[in-house]
Amino acid sequence: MGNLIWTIAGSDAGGGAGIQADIKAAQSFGVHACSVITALTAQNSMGVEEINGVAIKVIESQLDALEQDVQPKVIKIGMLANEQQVEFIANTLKRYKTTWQTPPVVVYDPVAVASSGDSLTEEDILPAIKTHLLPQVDVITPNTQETQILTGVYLIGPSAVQDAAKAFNELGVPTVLIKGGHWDYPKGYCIDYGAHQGEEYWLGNKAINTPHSHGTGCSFASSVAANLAKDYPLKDAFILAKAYINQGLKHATRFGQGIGPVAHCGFPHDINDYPEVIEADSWLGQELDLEMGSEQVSARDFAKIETRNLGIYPVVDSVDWIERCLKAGIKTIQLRIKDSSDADLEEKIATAITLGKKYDARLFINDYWQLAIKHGAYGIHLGQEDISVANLAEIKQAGIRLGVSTHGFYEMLRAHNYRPSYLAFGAIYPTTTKDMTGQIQGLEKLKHFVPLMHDYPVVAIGGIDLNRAEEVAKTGVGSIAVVRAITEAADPEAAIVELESVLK
Ligand SMILES: Cc1ncc(COP(=O)(O)OP(=O)(O)O)c(N)n1
Ligand SMILES: Cc1nc(C(=O)O)sc1CCOP(=O)(O)O
Ligand SMILES: [Mg+2]
Repeated sequence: MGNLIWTIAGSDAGGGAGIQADIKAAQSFGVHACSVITALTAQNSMGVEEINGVAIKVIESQLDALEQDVQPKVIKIGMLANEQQVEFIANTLKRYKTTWQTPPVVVYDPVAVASSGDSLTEEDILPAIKTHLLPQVDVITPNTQETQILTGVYLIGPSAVQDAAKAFNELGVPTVLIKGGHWDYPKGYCIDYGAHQGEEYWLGNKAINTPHSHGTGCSFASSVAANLAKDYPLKDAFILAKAYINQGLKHATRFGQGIGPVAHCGFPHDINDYPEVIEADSWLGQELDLEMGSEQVSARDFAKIETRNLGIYPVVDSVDWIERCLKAGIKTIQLRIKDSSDADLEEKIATAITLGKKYDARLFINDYWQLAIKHGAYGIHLGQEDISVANLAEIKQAGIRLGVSTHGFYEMLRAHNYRPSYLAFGAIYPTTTKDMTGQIQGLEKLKHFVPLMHDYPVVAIGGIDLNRAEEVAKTGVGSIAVVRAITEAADPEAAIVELESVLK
């Protein structure tokens, strides 16, 4: 079931953490949270005064009531008060995973210590967590202290963080998001680390200086859970959770005499709240000693395009189509030849570039950046994999514009590192032109993307036709790239006129 999670966690009387934070964070991302309460904590902004663990049969009745009605895609686990609860929840999760038609994804925030420093468990439950619970967990979101307690790995540097993630894998957790809020490495920065399906993600930003951080752990994990429930990929859920916490810390205020709660301010719309995706060639990447791809020659700040509105942007595979579209008045166009064995490839690229100049149009060459430079193209379009291997410095030096494909928030921030000339975002809808399985963004993401990336010309691509062009244009995007809407139209010239009229 989409847009719904369960949170199994403790109640915080102070309203800043636990169930209360979970519900607010999920709500901020438009996700409904059902709550199963494991403990009633008597706490306020100064500390935890009492923990009252809920009886197993009471937890069970809450779970039963929910199970009969709504089975979520994602279950977030927070505070568990005692060993009995850990074992019961672990067994229950095991049953869900083996009997539900769609096994739930379990996100676990190993709450052991409140931000006040007080313990949140009635006894030592670590052995039970390791033996019973972790093998049922899909995503764990520990802070540095929790990481050290659970794995025994002391986080003295980036490679120790990677070792700790591997230790979690060995304990049965496939995906690990380690929050570096208390790490202070490099000094004054907050670095988070993610390991998921063989990929690694390092996110970083300057530490936000506020004492009011109560509930950040719960809110982070619930943000991850909520965005996973929306079918966002893990790396995008990670980005959004981090941006959400940064936004919340910037707006956090005191509500008592001690540590105030992180604020809950809805979807993070300010790009300044987003972390940097740390790449090996950046300052933070070097501080963390990240390994650089051997072929990558990096550069940033590519030649600007004179307008943010590139208009209807046909992506076509032949010189004939280039000429036909240019004759019909198209001003931005791409040659995308996917047959690399094409004997006439260079000639086609050269002819397309000449045509672009003749019609005073912005002609981009897809993939073949060396040939594009050689023949003086207006621009080059590269995918995320290409920017890891292309010689970006050469493209920049040639003064050629660079467009970059992005599919989601992580790739958006990765492309943003290079300050390209435009950003493409897709696939907005399913398409038959290219296999985009698992990469369909939908309109909601585009609506967030356009204002976040307002400094760039933004191009929407994927499955867009005349019927859908209007709702796409309403997001404020300045350009719509299409293949079939033109190449498979009964009357391509008429299709161009109609599509152009939607964007105007
Ligand atoms: C405008 C625009 N956006 C995205 C793409 C896709 O580029 P890429 O990721 O390099 O994939 P291929 O097109 O090479 O399959 C594009 N071509 N144009
Ligand atoms: C080539 C391409 N790139 C995409 C991306 O999202 O990166 S979607 C896509 C195919 C666009 O074709 P159509 O307009 O026929 O759906
Ligand atoms: Mg490409």
